[in-house]
Amino acid sequence: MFSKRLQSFRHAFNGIRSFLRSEPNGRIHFVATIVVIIAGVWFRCSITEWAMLIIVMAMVWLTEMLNTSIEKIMDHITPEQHPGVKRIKDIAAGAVLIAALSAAVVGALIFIPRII
Ligand SMILES: Nc1ncnc2c1ncn2[C@@H]1O[C@H](COP(=O)(O)OP(=O)(O)OP(=O)(O)O)[C@@H](O)[C@H]1O
Repeated sequence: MFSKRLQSFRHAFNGIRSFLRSEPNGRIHFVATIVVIIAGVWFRCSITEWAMLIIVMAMVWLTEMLNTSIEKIMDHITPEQHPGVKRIKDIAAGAVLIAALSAAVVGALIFIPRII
């Protein structure tokens, strides 16, 4: 039972490692996350601000990883061009955009007043 759980964690960590290694967006998110953490420490963000930053950063990671999974599924089952595939991929990309815009707004609300 416990070794089965451990195995599931191993699969999940392998998934994160694979995302970071093979997806350019993964590396961009990694660098952006490090920059936000440094800025948060530098500007002494409050607990509430940290909570908001963590939530929006997690939203970006989650949507990007799920978007990548959806792209891989679609490429696997339908390698040729198809309007249905276009719609599915565009909707998944839209989810990433919503998360990224939310993160940009929260980051601006927290950091811009401190910078100016
Ligand atoms: N099989 C397909 N049929 C029709 N349109 C497609 C197909 N594959 C991709 N597209 C179109 O190209 C866009 C980009 O898809 P692609 O799979 O290349 O993602 P990507 O460029 O790797 O995106 P990301 O930057 O999010 O990783 C899709 O949003 C869709 O509009």
